[in-house]
Amino acid sequence: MSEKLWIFDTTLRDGEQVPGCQLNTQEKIVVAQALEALGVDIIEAGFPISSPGDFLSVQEISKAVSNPIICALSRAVEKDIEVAAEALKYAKKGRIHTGIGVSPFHIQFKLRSTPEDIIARGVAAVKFARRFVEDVEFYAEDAGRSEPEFLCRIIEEVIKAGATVVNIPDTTGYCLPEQYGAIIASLKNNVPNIDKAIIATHCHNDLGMATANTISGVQHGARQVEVTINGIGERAGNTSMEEVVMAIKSHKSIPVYTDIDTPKIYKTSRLVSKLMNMPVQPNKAIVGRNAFAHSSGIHQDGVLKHRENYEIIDPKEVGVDESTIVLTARSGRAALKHHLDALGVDLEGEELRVVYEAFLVLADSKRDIGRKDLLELVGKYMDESNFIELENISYTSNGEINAEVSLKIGNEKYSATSSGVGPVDAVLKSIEKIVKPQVELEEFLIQAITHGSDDVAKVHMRLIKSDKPYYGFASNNDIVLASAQAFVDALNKIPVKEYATA
Ligand SMILES: CC(=O)SCCNC(=O)CCNC(=O)[C@H](O)C(C)(C)COP(=O)(O)OP(=O)(O)OC[C@H]1O[C@@H](n2cnc3c(N)ncnc32)[C@H](O)[C@@H]1OP(=O)(O)O
Ligand SMILES: CC(C)C(=O)C(=O)O
Ligand SMILES: [Mg+2]
Repeated sequence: MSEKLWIFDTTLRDGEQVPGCQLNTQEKIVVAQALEALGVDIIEAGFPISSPGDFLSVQEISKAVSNPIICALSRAVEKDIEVAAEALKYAKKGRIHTGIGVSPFHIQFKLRSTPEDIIARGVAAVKFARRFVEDVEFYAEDAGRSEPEFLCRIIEEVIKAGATVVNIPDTTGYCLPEQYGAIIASLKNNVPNIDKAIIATHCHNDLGMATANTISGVQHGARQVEVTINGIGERAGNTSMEEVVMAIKSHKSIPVYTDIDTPKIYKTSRLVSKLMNMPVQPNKAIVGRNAFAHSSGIHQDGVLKHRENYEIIDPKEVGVDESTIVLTARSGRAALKHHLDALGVDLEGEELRVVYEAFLVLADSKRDIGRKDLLELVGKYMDESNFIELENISYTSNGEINAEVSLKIGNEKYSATSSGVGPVDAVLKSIEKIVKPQVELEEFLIQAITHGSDDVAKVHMRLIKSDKPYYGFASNNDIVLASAQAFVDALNKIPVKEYATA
């Protein structure tokens, strides 16, 4: 029978430890509420002793969120635990997460202590935490590199002391899946009171094995997984929630279920990415921009014949509208025909072959083939009365940043000025003043392609209009110009009738 797997999200604690990802209290509340809506069971909201700001965040999240358990981290130090308990005062269900390093490295070189002292400190910390809350989780830091017998001993003792959850972190991301699974199995088999606590996994991704290790842990008896959205976290990151949840959903042989509302995954991923200024890599499993994009002919043909030929997950299951067929010089006729059909152009046989050959020549010289290109290839011309061309941009920065943009729409010329928090913001606002597209800019990624100050910037944008995504791409040495071009590129992909409904 399938058992419940508890989803413990540590985006706001381990995830937030990443340089540049720090959030203010209001932003943390927004993320916590999104995690609650997603169906997360436990939210690790912060490490209250670490700063007044983190204390306040744990306190405010405790007030703002009601369903999930709110967890606060501490060291095996009384003051840390007291402050964690104080921060959790308003939580409907509060948990203190305390613990200590258990590997020979940590015991000898970090804590400069002895194994016996570490057990005593772990036990004392759990007992002390139990004075404040019923729910106490113990972490055996660096358990992945610990000695199995010592790990079993300390886990047995902290459960006796009142730990309700025992967390077995692979803190340094060292383990192989078999090794990590064996650690969990050894606890199940050798710790006499193990049934009195839930075993948790907490895996890091230093060797790219965090998800595999977590799944192995679950297969060997762990019933809580500690994860982050988009896999963010110290160094190479933590186990990514979306990967574990979808692996479990995809493999019925793993005897657990989660309460995650999977169609909310994509939106939550983008919210975290945006607030934490942490782009999602395009090829990231489940939530990367290319996770459901097919760009080579054989795959495109396969997907168009039957989606499951090349997709193990229906994109809608994770909140992605649909898979995309991207036209490139590696595309075949099936993909080209698919795009032409969408434009109302029905070509078969010889006619399709001739257009395909012309398409390949164009695709070899151009990265992104748009509607206008396709119509030109088949000798039709788009109604250009609504086609937007970027004529000129300029901006000044004298304390305040102001931009001026000139556009040509059909045969008419327009210009507008706007101020903004930066030149890109000011330029996009000027374009919006003219076009009034009423779109949501959901994703905006600028990447440097080479190195140095003469870099080419590559801009990718995802706009949402009437619940549908429209993508814009551009590359240029000038970041501001590339951003404006990508915005206009995406706007040109929105059908005119969508503007009419605005
Ligand atoms: C694996 C993890 O992700 S653990 C969580 C990591 N997150 C953070 O560290 C963010 C929050 N941390 C902080 O704000 C600070 O490090 C604080 C407030 C916790 C401590 O600050 P400081 O008192 O200045 O200590 P500092 O950071 O320099 O060193 C850590 C101390 O804690 C000790 N320590 C580390 N882990 C533990 C533990 N689990 N239990 C008890 N003591 C511990 C170290 O041995 C060291 O003590 P020492 O100075 O006596 O050698
Ligand atoms: C504090 C613990 C749970 C941790 O983050 C780790 O060991 O990686
Ligand atoms: Mg960690």
